[in-house]
Amino acid sequence: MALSGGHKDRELRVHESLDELSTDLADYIAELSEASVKERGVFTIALSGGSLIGLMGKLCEAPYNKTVDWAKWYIFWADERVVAKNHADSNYKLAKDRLLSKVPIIPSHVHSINDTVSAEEAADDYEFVIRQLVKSRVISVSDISDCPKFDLILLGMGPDGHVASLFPNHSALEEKDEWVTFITDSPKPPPERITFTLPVINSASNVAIVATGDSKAEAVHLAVDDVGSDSPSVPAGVAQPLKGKLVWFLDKASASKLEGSQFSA
Ligand SMILES: O=C(O)[C@H](O)[C@@H](O)[C@H](O)[C@H](O)COP(=O)(O)O
Repeated sequence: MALSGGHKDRELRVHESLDELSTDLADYIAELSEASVKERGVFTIALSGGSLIGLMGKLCEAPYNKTVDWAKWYIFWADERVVAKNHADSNYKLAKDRLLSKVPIIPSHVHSINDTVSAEEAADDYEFVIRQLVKSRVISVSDISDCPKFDLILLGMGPDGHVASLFPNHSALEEKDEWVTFITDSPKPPPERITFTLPVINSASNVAIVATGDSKAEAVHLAVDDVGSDSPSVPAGVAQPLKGKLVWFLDKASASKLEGSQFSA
């Protein structure tokens, strides 16, 4: 790792290469899984789409494929496109093809969205599923809100600074009551999506944001550096668990505009 820094509950991990980043990401996820299984007997993890899934690929290889307690994993999506599960745009399909089909996860622990209904109904259905699992204590409850407390929420970040399907200046960012909301006007296609809301993201025990490449450098800077405004200007900047820990996984390119970074252009 080229650089690792941060304060109490936020850590920046800047990597020399994508290979190094993916090894560190696999180590990080495996360690959190082990700790959660030890403490609670399960590991609840929410995925997103994009390059994140490919960067998790080392989990399918030795030693992780044998050492991780896959039967204890419960899988969710922090956001999903409202398309059929076999559609090329489906985040579920991406994760299934690249990750979930390669490790012994229990199929009934994989909680994908209902893709046969409208975005609004899919969001409601997904929140209902999560509520049932909170009731049965598979998912913990936050002690500072009534929100679910996922063991880990993994997020990618777009060049515009969006995380999950929370896009800049979109009203979904303001949603405070629902756990899962929907949008029908995503600026990035496809337009219809469901997404965890900020209160849910910020109630997690751990949140990781994985952002690589030059195109993310400006948004990383706006989200991470104190840019002199009271409110962060990109959604990624407000993803900060209140009692949990945030880790940024970056490469040299995405970290290049960070203030004080040795990688600054
Ligand atoms: O639903 C989506 O459109 C994607 O899941 C999206 O939110 C993705 O996570 C980011 O855009 C980062 O994607 P990359 O890592 O591929 O750039």
